[in-house]
Amino acid sequence: MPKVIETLLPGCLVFEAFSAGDARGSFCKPFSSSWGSSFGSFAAKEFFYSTSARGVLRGMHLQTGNAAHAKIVFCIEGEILDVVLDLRQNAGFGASKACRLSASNRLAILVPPGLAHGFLTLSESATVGYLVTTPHDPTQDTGVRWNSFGFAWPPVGTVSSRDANLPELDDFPPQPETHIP
Ligand SMILES: Cc1cn([C@H]2C[C@H](O)[C@@H](COP(=O)(O)OP(=O)(O)O[C@H]3O[C@H](C)C(=O)[C@H](O)[C@H]3O)O2)c(=O)[nH]c1=O
Repeated sequence: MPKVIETLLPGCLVFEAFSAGDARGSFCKPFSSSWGSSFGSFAAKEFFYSTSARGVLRGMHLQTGNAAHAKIVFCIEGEILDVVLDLRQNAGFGASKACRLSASNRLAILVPPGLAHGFLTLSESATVGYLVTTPHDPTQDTGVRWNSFGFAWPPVGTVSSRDANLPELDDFPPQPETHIP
């Protein structure tokens, strides 16, 4: 069972991935279905990863409707400032929190449905891996513009045109609370 370091927002856990090292190098396991109750019924349906240069910001993204999913996010190489934004229809709507994920700290984050997720690349390059609990649905893949919810980002470099044109927080509909599919 991994050690939970911090709860950033309700249901959003930062935890230590299992890791081991020896003369050959290192080994890291950011998820196991044997971890059970702390992680609900996290049944990964897709794995993907991205590589970004320093200053690249990706996000804030989430899938909605019946494609809403939970994510486990971890940094395979480099370091990122990982940010979550609560879009659930509750008192926490609009709350955002951050944590540093890196290949060296081996922290991972469980992002429940209803939270938008994004990150800023802090190292020369960063490779970020994702496990998600529903397949990608481009018709339900949306998000909130990175500079519309009052988060104090460090200096930002490259943002995609899609991300630069995401809706502002004030224009985003609160999401129903759902369990991890
Ligand atoms: C996410 C995804 C994307 N794509 C396609 C769509 C585009 O043609 C291309 C790049 O997609 P996008 O620009 O959305 O990639 P990122 O900006 O890295 O998005 C991710 O980064 C943020 C921080 C997240 O939290 C999300 O999980 C995820 O949206 O891959 C797929 O084919 N399948 C997928 O699951």
